[in-house]
Amino acid sequence: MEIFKDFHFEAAHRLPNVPAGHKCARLHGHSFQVRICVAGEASEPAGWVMDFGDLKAAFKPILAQLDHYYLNDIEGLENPTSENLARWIWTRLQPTLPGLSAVEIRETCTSGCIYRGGN
Ligand SMILES: Nc1nc2c(c(=O)[nH]1)N=C([C@H](O)[C@H](O)COP(=O)(O)OP(=O)(O)OP(=O)(O)O)CN2
Ligand SMILES: [Zn+2]
Repeated sequence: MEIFKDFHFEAAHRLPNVPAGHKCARLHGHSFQVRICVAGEASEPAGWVMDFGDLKAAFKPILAQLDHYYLNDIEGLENPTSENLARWIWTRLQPTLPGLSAVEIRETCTSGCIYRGGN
């Protein structure tokens, strides 16, 4: 079974490696949506994979590094695409959340990324 919890944060970014004239080379901001998914058994007596509260607590310090920051200034996010952001979160969250199964990023209402580890 897989559970998830949704978060959001506000941040600014620009994409330094896009072709000349690309709109995303300009400084702009998003209300980023993040979904953290955890897979496991919903075993008794708890009847859950893990407490949503514990999932929230695990992600809280990582979220605090992103909210209301300029992402390009953060070490490892110099090129803050959705893909790189999802991988960055996974790398920092996985050690404290071993059942982590996916990190989903929505940069806009229509654009995003799902990372399940690996490539
Ligand atoms: N594969 C990726 N492509 C793009 C990324 C990205 O992170 N990964 N990022 C951007 C920009 O940051 C941009 O802010 C979001 O792009 P886009 O979906 O084109 O934004 P719009 O709101 O303008 O989309 P419309 O649906 O066309 O209105 C670009 N590409
Ligand atoms: Zn953007």
